[in-house]
Amino acid sequence: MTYRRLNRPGPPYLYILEQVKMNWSYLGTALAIIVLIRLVKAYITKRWGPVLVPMLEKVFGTTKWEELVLQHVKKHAVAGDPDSVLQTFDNLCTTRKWTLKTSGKRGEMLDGTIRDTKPRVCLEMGTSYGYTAVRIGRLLSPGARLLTLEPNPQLAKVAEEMVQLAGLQDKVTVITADADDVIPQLTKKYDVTDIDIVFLDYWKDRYIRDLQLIQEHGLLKSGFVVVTDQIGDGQATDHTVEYDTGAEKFECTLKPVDSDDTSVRS
Ligand SMILES: C[S@@+](CC[C@H](N)C(=O)[O-])C[C@H]1O[C@@H](n2cnc3c(N)ncnc32)[C@H](O)[C@@H]1O
Repeated sequence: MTYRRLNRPGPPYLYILEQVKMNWSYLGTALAIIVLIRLVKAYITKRWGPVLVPMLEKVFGTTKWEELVLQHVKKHAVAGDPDSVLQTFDNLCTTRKWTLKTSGKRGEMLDGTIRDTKPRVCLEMGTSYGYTAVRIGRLLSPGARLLTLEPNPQLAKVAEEMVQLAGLQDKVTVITADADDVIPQLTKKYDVTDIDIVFLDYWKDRYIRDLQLIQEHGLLKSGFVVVTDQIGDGQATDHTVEYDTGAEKFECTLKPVDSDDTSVRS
């Protein structure tokens, strides 16, 4: 900050007034910059966070953000209590203003599907930090299991620790690989013959082709459930459609959750 000597005669308080005026302009600029940075950061986090974080990890190895998330959850959640792990994660997202698409109403819809379907085997594509893996795992009956796929090794490691923290390691297996590599191995390597629920939560352009791949390996039987988002026409009513996989046609009941969420039961 610079102080300018006034080139006019006058009592000392004029000098003080001039300094205060300059302070206000600096303060105003600083506040405007802070507000602008916060707005841009909030926008980028909300709109591009899920895309940018994996990209940054690819370029820089790791952003360490996932480590911070894990440390936070480990510090605040009760070990062995999946609900406490989920609640801690939810609270963190709220304070960081990070939208977690699979919490709230959508999370309840996922819970409802698990409770209604009582699956023996679930397959999740897109584990990320393991929030939904814990969410699904905590509702599985004894002997039931979830296989969850995450190609990003840093995220898969965090998810594995989240699952352990929740005490669900006997029910949830985090597989560090791409769906392409794992689906053909499901029977041989993971002893999967039927999948009751497929939860698609990764890149949307892969949904149909990976579903087809699962089907080609004979893992989808009548009555399987697909949980995913942003596939419907936004109509908030149950309706039946034909889903043509190319190899086979399924009659599906769509159960929309809100304007852009839909689960499919075939
Ligand atoms: C939206 S996040 C999953 C969020 C998670 N289901 C939850 O709500 O807790 C999508 C994840 O899919 C992973 N992913 C990307 N391509 C994949 C693939 N081919 N197979 C499996 N997972 C993939 C990404 O690394 C990312 O962590």
